[in-house]
Amino acid sequence: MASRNLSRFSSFGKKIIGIGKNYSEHAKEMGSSVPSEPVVFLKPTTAYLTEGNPILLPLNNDVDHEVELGVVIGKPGKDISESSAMSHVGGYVLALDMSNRTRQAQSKNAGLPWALSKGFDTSCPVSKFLDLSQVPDPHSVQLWLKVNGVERQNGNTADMVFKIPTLISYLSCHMTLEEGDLILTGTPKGVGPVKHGDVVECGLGDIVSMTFNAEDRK
Ligand SMILES: O=C(O)/C=C/C(=O)CC(=O)C(=O)O
Ligand SMILES: [Mg+2]
Repeated sequence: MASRNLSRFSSFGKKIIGIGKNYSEHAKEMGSSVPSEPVVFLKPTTAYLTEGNPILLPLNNDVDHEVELGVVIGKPGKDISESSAMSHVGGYVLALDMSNRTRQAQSKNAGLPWALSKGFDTSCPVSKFLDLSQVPDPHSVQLWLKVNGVERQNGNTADMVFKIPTLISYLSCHMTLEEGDLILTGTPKGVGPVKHGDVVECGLGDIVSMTFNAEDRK
């Protein structure tokens, strides 16, 4: 399973909490409005994938890339205030929120949860763990992504609708945040399809980059 590859990390690997529509230009390209409170979904730990392993595309083969800043919780908490929220951050990762669009559109139209479109195996490729000193200002880093060498996404975390303290405070009012939890903070505009044989390369400024091959699952 994908999650087995995480054994070399001790810093994260617990629940994955996704935030949707957190960049207004991305909400617009999806035909959605900008939410008035964070849109939240979950991915199982079997979604984690580390470099050297392929993204396995689900059978309907309609998967989009979404490059995102991942926030790793370092100190557990519940009902965390915005003013103390950043003290709960233990580090960061670069992450991909691979999304099965046909299934997601079906769920959206039917008012149903996004679990299957967001939570398939290998749907959360992650970089190595970045400690706090490597990302001194998480609200001012460039997120970029190329497919087969062609740029698809290039945005800045300054454009998040809900900033990290707001996300941590909001989430912790609904679910206890545990050490090792990962919050995917949303994607900038430019999402698009990934097909069998594609090479996906993405980065967080020049702090870290990662590359994954995509393959149809058997
Ligand atoms: O349909 C939409 O408006 C948004 C779809 C998403 O997949 C949301 C995200 O995961 C994101 O914005 O990062
Ligand atoms: Mg996303």
